[in-house]
Amino acid sequence: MKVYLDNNATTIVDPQVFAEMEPYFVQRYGNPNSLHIFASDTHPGIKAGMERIYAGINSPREDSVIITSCATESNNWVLKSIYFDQILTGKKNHIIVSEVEHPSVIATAKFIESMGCKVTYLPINSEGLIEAQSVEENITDKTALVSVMWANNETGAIFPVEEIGAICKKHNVPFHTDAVQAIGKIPVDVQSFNVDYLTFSAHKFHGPKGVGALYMKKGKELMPLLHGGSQMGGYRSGTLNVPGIVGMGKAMEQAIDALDYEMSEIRKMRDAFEDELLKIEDTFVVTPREKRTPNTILISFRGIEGESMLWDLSRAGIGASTGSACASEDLEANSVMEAIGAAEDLAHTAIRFSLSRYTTQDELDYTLKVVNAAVIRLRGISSSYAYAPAGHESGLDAH
Ligand SMILES: Cc1ncc(COP(=O)(O)O)c(CN[C@@H](CS)C(=O)O)c1O
Repeated sequence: MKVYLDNNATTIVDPQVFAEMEPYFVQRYGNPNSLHIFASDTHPGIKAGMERIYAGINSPREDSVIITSCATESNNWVLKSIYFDQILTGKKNHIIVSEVEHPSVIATAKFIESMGCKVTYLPINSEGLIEAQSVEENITDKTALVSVMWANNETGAIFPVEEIGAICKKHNVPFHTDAVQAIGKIPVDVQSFNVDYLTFSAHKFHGPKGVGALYMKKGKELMPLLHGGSQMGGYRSGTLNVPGIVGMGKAMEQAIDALDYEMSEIRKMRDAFEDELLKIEDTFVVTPREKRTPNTILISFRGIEGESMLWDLSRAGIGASTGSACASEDLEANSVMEAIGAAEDLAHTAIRFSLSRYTTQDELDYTLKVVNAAVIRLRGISSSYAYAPAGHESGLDAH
């Protein structure tokens, strides 16, 4: 049996998405900017795709949705554009990000920090959450941007985007939110909260890899980073990824259609699976489930190195992760567990299970059996693990 439970890393392309994309590889393959029938054959697909993307985030047509290659590019673009336009010119000198943003935000913040920008890294609390008030406490009249993700990719923690958006509006500071882990999991509506920039990737909600987007509210600034043929209204040059736009549009439409299922049935399956996992001794989940996206569990198994657990799971045909895929290669502790101050022997033992609408109960039942066997085997050979006496201080409260 093969079980895929790493959907926060990437997802399977929905068959209907693939079917809609295929003609734009082999029949309607013209360059949309050419002046002939092969180009105009692509235009209806592009238009429909863009319409679906706008509708998926409830964006008014007067705002901009710019197609990029992925969320990493989109996140880099927002921060570097602010740097060029506001920091380099001396108008402002500071940005605010959370300390648990995706590396594409953190690394970019550190890059512009090395170029002279002041950066505040907002701490998370013991539940892995950002407190909106910490944003207001750090905003100054020189703050050029606040960038806080809608939902965290490792814990699933949902951050207070509405409150942060209101604080940014009050102080007239642009607000960017990385919505990669929110779209398709919880409602994302750019008109309900004060969001100026929003970024996402298609491959997180059953669309293709290699295509993402950057939403920008009308009246906001964005400095082009790619110059050339002036596609995307001059914001991002380069021949349009027609199959990608078509695929992301269809995936977005399906994600919205499946949102109720995700937020009810997937949540129920996740909660029941988590309840069973927490019956295993010395296990800990950081963020309370009502404050998380419905598909994610980050759970620590004291005494078991995360990579060892992954190995046992993978041998049984199960795909999970120790946190974000980007950080999976190293044996470092889970960054979010470290950020909440988890004890050392917990920070290295986190496993992330992330479900999707394709996950079945049989798959979770099978996974639970494999996890139980792995815990017994790995704790049995652990030189450091001894079943803790009752009341042992864990550094985390079992949820
Ligand atoms: C919140 C968030 N923001 C940006 C990205 C980057 O998406 P790309 O399409 O790969 O550029 C990701 C991708 N997180 C994967 C791979 S590191 C994970 O395993 O958690 C993300 O979760």
